[in-house]
Amino acid sequence: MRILFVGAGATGGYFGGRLAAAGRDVTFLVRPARAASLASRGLRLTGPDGTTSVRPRTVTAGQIDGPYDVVVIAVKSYGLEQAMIDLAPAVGPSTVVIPLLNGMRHVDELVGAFGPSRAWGGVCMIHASLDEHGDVVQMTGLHRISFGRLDGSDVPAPIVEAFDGAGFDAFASPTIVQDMWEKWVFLASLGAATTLMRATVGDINRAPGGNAFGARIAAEAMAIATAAGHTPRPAAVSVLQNGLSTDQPMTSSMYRDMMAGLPVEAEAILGDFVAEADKHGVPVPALAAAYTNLAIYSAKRGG
Ligand SMILES: NC(=O)C1=CN([C@@H]2O[C@H](COP(=O)(O)OP(=O)(O)OC[C@H]3O[C@@H](n4cnc5c(N)ncnc54)[C@H](OP(=O)(O)O)[C@@H]3O)[C@@H](O)[C@H]2O)C=CC1
Ligand SMILES: CC(C)(CO)C(=O)C(=O)O
Repeated sequence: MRILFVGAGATGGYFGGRLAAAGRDVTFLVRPARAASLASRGLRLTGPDGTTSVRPRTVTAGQIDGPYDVVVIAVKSYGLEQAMIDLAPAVGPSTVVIPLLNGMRHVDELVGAFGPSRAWGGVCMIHASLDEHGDVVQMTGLHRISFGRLDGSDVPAPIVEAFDGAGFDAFASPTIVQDMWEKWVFLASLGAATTLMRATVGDINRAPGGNAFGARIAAEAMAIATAAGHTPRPAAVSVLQNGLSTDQPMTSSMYRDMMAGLPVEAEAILGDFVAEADKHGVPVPALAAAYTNLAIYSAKRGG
């Protein structure tokens, strides 16, 4: 099973690196600077389980030698357009394309480019970043991927086996669209709270009014999903409520990017979410303020 990871950043580097370390046939599509860094230093994953190091196989745009069985897309939303051009030669008639991006807009883009039988859904849950050396730092023990066809039909066993037993949790899901919506609700809430307050969830909850603020954000996010026909299931509601009321220093990737002065996925994560609220007439003042805050941040940094 030939697997191509598009991007060797925090998520692609982590899950692709684990698969490579488990002996799977993994190649990374990367840009030249990342290719050079991976060639000289290798791909290192550090986290609660220690450090793993692999020498990954890489290709850059123009070097793809034919179709892969599975293409996993692990770029930020603002990199997707170019990535789709670069990865196109890797997609043959029976290739499966699995995105790990947050938000939902990429689903339409991938279906538009590759059609509904090849463009699948995907969700990853992990707290990870790249450090100054380009090593992947996993901050908690959470590392889970789920994937599935958008119409919920069966996932062939070889695809399940491709991700199974590689040192992270992997699941084929018959409800991947709903899963992605629930992840969006969680991440939009977490991203909104942490970037607006410029604080971890624990810090927010220790501040006066912090608990009520988190609860308001969560209620707004659930109202959007419900209006859009994706009412979060009870398990997702409790993950959201527990997540936003924790005293732990939990953050979102968008918060970490903002603190590092990097671009943020404001449009794909909060812009589209607030637009859904507007479409359905759902009042979301806290989420709208968080989106405005991110838009100001993006404008000031020039994108
Ligand atoms: N980090 C996290 O904890 C989590 C992130 N997510 C989501 O996963 C998605 C990916 O995020 P994350 O992995 O953190 O992002 P990163 O910025 O860490 O990694 C993205 C990588 O994509 C690479 N890239 C961009 N364009 C191309 C291209 N055309 N060809 C090859 N490589 C390319 C970048 O490479 P270069 O070095 O060349 O810039 C970069 O290394 C996002 O939507 C995010 O919201 C989901 C769950 C958790
Ligand atoms: C939900 C969470 C926090 C973990 O996967 C995430 O997706 C992110 O930080 O981008």
